[in-house]
Amino acid sequence: MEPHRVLVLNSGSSSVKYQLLDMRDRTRLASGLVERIGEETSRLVHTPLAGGGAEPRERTGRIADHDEALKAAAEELAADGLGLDSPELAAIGHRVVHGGLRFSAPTVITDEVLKEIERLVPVAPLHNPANITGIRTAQALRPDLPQVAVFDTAFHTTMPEAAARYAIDVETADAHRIRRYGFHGTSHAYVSRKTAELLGKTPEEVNVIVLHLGNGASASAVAGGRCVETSMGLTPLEGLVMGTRSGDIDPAVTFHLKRVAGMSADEIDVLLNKRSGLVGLCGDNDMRVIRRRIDEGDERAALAFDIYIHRLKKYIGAYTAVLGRVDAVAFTAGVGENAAPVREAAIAGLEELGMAVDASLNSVRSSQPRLISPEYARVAVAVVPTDEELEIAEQTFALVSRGDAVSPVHSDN
Ligand SMILES: Nc1ncnc2c1ncn2[C@@H]1O[C@H](COP(=O)(O)OP(=O)(O)O)[C@@H](O)[C@H]1O
Ligand SMILES: CC(=O)OP(=O)(O)O
Ligand SMILES: [Mg+2]
Repeated sequence: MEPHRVLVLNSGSSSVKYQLLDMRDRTRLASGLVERIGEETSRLVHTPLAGGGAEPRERTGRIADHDEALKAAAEELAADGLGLDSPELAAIGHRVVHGGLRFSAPTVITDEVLKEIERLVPVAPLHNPANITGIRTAQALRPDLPQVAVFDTAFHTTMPEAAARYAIDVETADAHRIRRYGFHGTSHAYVSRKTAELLGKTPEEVNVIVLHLGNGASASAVAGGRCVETSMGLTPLEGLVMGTRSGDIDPAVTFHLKRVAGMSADEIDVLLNKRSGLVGLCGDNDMRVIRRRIDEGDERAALAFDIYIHRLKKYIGAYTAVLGRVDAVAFTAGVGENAAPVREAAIAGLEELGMAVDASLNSVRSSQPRLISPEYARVAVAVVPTDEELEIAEQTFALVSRGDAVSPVHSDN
């Protein structure tokens, strides 16, 4: 039998999500999450999905790093008879956050590809190092298997120069490859396609604004299936207010902090990436906790929420102008899929743009793509759950199934 399973690894700064899929019918055989890596309170939750009915298993206690996390995940899979040594495994697909200018498609990982991912660490310091550890550990566990990188930046490589360039000195920008790359591309691609499907159209027929609101958050404008604008830039710091990141800020704030507050570049980096956004504004980055605090009358939480919504609304307006005609606005990721008050507040007052939310449709909880706009609204507003893991598995399997693309792990492609 041809190998037909794909293991997907989505390594974040302090977590690893993994999924094993059978690509013959896209069933999930198992999935898991390791969180708080490096802390005393690390937790692994493994969910066996094949056969149905099995309860999730949990391990707690310190998991020192991503290497240990992945080995623990491999043990859990082995305990279900789904070990990485299986001949049914066709490939391992890795989410890689920054692919720079070079990678606009899924790529079989060679030593040379890995070096390029390493070179990009300074522009994705929270993400690329974790992705690299995931790749190395997976290579050590299965040196004979193709390992495939699926890049967050790939979908955005179609952005026109007018959107991708910063208005700074061209020679300096080019010498240091400073431009807007955009991230969460796998999610924006998947969700924009699914949104077209929900409208009964092809991706080519529709213009969609996708709002990926997770811990990291970004917006994109997708015209006829191609990304024409997105809110993240050189790094995943630009754009929307996020869980711990500031999003847009006057760049002069950074010189000011250096000159007046005596902060170093590294300290400012930590401030803007880890101590800003919702956590910086009110001490919490989890939207569930923030909503609870607002219900209890907490003013700081209410202001943090208003700042988050204000920024989101500005981007919806801006991307409406960029697209000219908008067919749909799609909310996705942890906040977008679950936080009805965020959707309601972000669309409130946008009737002139043809956008509205129906309160009862908005309160429905479901894992299915669904419309939340009233029938009369010109623009469809939708909740479209993302599935980065499925998309990575599809792209990985498509690449390794094309015979020409499969190269052994340690040669140049
Ligand atoms: N039921 C919920 N209600 C509101 N917000 C939620 C809910 N579930 C998750 N979230 C939000 O989603 C965030 C995580 O989103 P997710 O897309 O999983 O992020 P990431 O992939 O960046 O880790 C949480 O920090 C929380 O703010
Ligand atoms: C690129 C990025 O911000 O990713 P995440 O949301 O997983 O942190
Ligand atoms: Mg995410």
